[in-house]
Amino acid sequence: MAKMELRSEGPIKTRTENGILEVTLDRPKANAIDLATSRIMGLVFRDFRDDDSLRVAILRAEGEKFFCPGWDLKAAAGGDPVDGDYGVGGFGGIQELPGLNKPVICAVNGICCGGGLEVALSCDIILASDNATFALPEIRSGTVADAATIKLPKRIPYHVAMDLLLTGRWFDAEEALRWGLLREVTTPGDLLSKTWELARLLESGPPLVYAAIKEVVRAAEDMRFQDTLNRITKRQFATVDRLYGSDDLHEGQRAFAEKRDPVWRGR
Ligand SMILES: CC(C)(COP(=O)([O-])OP(=O)(O)OC[C@H]1O[C@@H](n2cnc3c(N)ncnc32)[C@H](O)[C@@H]1OP(=O)(O)O)[C@@H](O)C(=O)NCCC(=O)NCCSC(=O)/C=C/C[N+](C)(C)C
Repeated sequence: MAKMELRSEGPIKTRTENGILEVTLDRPKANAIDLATSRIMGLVFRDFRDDDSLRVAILRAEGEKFFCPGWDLKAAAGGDPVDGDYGVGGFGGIQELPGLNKPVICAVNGICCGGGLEVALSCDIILASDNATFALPEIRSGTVADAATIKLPKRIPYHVAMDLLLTGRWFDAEEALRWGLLREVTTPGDLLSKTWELARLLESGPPLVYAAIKEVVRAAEDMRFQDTLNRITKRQFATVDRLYGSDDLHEGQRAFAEKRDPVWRGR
């Protein structure tokens, strides 16, 4: 799809620089996500997915104290049902968005808990400032940290994941880094510049290869190794087929032979 008008709506602000989209969650007091916010986030990430001019997204939040404490418990207490309509991307607009084959970076400042941590875990790379704190306190609000319950035991040691899920205890950025959840811990002042630095690096990378990586990684979660490999070599993933039939494939090889940097066109 060609370049489209990006929405900045209600608590969701967006800005772009070249192929990078920055999405800011700005919903005082704590950036909690209610159904309406989740639906807007879904439309923003859907537009990002479908806009050929955009290659990388950043998800961040406004304010020093909270990245996001997850589900808006006041809205829930007021009647938002737990199984309500979270929109096209599921909770936070990104957790279940189909076909999101572009890199998304999350920049976490302050408190990141419950569904807020689940949204961060839906991104591909996470940076956090040294004032970030994390928890899955859903046990106290009588809900299941649904996506984290599926993802965490696959990403960090089982016994650590179970400790976090069953106790809801808080952990800091250094511990999150130790478990491999974070790429980097920065000062609060450096978080955004470091995140943009990474986004610019990814923006200069090969978008068709990134798309293939993301589709294959997602599919491989439910597939056997040999079946996944066969599907890659037989070009049975749409993204791999597109990559192998693209000029970018030859551009990478030409650039190597000519001792220059490749110029990726995404076609
Ligand atoms: C310990 C927390 C995180 C921080 O405590 P504090 O004392 O430093 O700050 P305070 O509680 O005064 O918070 C400032 C204001 O922000 C409001 N707030 C905080 N969290 C939420 C929230 N989740 N929803 C709505 N509003 C929130 C808080 O009420 C204060 O406003 P007022 O000044 O009172 O007007 C502490 O805030 C805390 O424990 N928060 C709840 C964290 C939590 O339990 N998160 C998990 C929610 S369940 C979830 O995310 C499930 C997701 C799955 N699914 C999508 C399927 C439902």
